[in-house]
Amino acid sequence: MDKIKVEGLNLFYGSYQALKSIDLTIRAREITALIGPSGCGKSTLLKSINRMNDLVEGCRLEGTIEVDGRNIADLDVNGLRKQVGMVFQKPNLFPMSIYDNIAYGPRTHGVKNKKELDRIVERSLRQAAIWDEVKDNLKKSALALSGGQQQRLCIARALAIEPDVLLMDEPTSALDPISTAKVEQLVQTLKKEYTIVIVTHNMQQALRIADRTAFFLQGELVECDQTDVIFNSPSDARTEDYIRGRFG
Ligand SMILES: Nc1ncnc2c1ncn2[C@@H]1O[C@H](COP(=O)(O)OP(=O)(O)OP(=O)(O)O)[C@@H](O)[C@H]1O
Repeated sequence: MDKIKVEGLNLFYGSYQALKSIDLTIRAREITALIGPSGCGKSTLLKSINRMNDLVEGCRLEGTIEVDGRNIADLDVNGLRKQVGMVFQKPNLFPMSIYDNIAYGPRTHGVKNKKELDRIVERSLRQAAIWDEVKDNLKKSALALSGGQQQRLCIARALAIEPDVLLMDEPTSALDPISTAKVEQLVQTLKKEYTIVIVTHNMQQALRIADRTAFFLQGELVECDQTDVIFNSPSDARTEDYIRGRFG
């Protein structure tokens, strides 16, 4: 099933065109990786899906992005961001307790009942595979956790508002190999329930976890296909050159 449909997307930062005529369909409950050299527009596309670029002065967009068949430009932005959660490159927890970090989103969406909040916090931490590590320390500062734990806590925080799409912008680039493996394993578990779009610099990561991979170059989508097709028999010579490390 198609979850996100990008059609004829052109995006400009002032006079600079960062995305050119992008047509891309993202399927529900799959992991789609966005790959390509630095500056090719991967993060720009990711941020467009939950309208983070609304906040960027001088940013202008043509074309449409639909989530579940609805043009996101017509949606209430808070409602959109509840449906489409985001996890960033560096863990960006609030300087508060583990519990309060997870409860923050639900509270801002009006959940006040303590039992209900407890339930959401436990569920989110379990889903993010970090419950066992933090369950006895929920009142402790989230910032005292390791970088890898903080990133899984960020994922739990995103899950707490019950999105159905998760956008991840290089979520493991600041992590050590063991934490990276844990996050990758987690992402693969989450795809049973969530549609996941992940920007990665790491081609091996795309190969390990993504169902489909989209290759971008200089603001263009060169091709998008099943990950094994992109890595083993891409249809465009530029993809082949990138995958083989002929440029980066
Ligand atoms: N807020 C902004 N204002 C102006 N130009 C921007 C802005 N954000 C990004 N750009 C430019 O748009 C282009 C695409 O940037 P983007 O961050 O989407 O690329 P990327 O593929 O994610 O790169 P990286 O892998 O280095 O993060 C780059 O040339 C970048 O300099």
